[in-house]
Amino acid sequence: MSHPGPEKVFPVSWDQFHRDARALSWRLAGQGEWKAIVCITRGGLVPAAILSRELGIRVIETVCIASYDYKDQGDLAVLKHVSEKLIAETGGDGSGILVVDDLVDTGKTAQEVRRLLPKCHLATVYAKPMGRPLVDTFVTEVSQDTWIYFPWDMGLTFQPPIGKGVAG
Ligand SMILES: O=P(O)(O)OC[C@H]1O[C@H](OP(=O)(O)OP(=O)(O)O)[C@H](O)[C@@H]1O
Ligand SMILES: Nc1nc2[nH]cnc2c(=O)[nH]1
Ligand SMILES: [Mg+2]
Repeated sequence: MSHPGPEKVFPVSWDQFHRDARALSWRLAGQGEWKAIVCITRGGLVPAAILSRELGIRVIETVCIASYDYKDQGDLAVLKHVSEKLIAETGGDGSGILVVDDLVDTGKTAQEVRRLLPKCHLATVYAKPMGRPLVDTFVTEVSQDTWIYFPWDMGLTFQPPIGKGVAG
């Protein structure tokens, strides 16, 4: 499904992402004792690295889920599950597991994770209103018609001088 326009954009720099992921760590610190982080690839990989460092959690697992091709949402595919060993070691229902993603949008990915790990703690850096109720902890809410550009999806490009674009 293409996101309907007019669309706002929210570009995030590496600095800002690092600050926001640290802010997420502050919110999570003291909320629980997690035995492992499960990151939802690929977007959850970078925040998981930052949370791992800040919270001292050294066991990192992945659940590999894909649903978007650039901005088009397709069928959700679980490409790799969380290891059965980790699930068994943490009570079988996800309790004791901190699941991390970069953002929640429609909530479809989060719903699938809740189905797999019903009692996990789900944390994202950014949240849009549709997915927000499915997340336990997040940092910044953006409107549903905003597209977030992450630093790993962007590069430095030349900007024409502002005056050149003004009529005259
Ligand atoms: O709430 P939803 O509507 O499900 O959207 C959120 C998901 O979409 C993006 O992943 P994507 O499927 O693009 O894969 P990627 O992480 O590999 O880029 C993002 O990283 C979240 O995991
Ligand atoms: N980069 C990016 N991926 C997404 N997947 C679902 N919503 C978004 C978004 O706003 N930005
Ligand atoms: Mg993702």
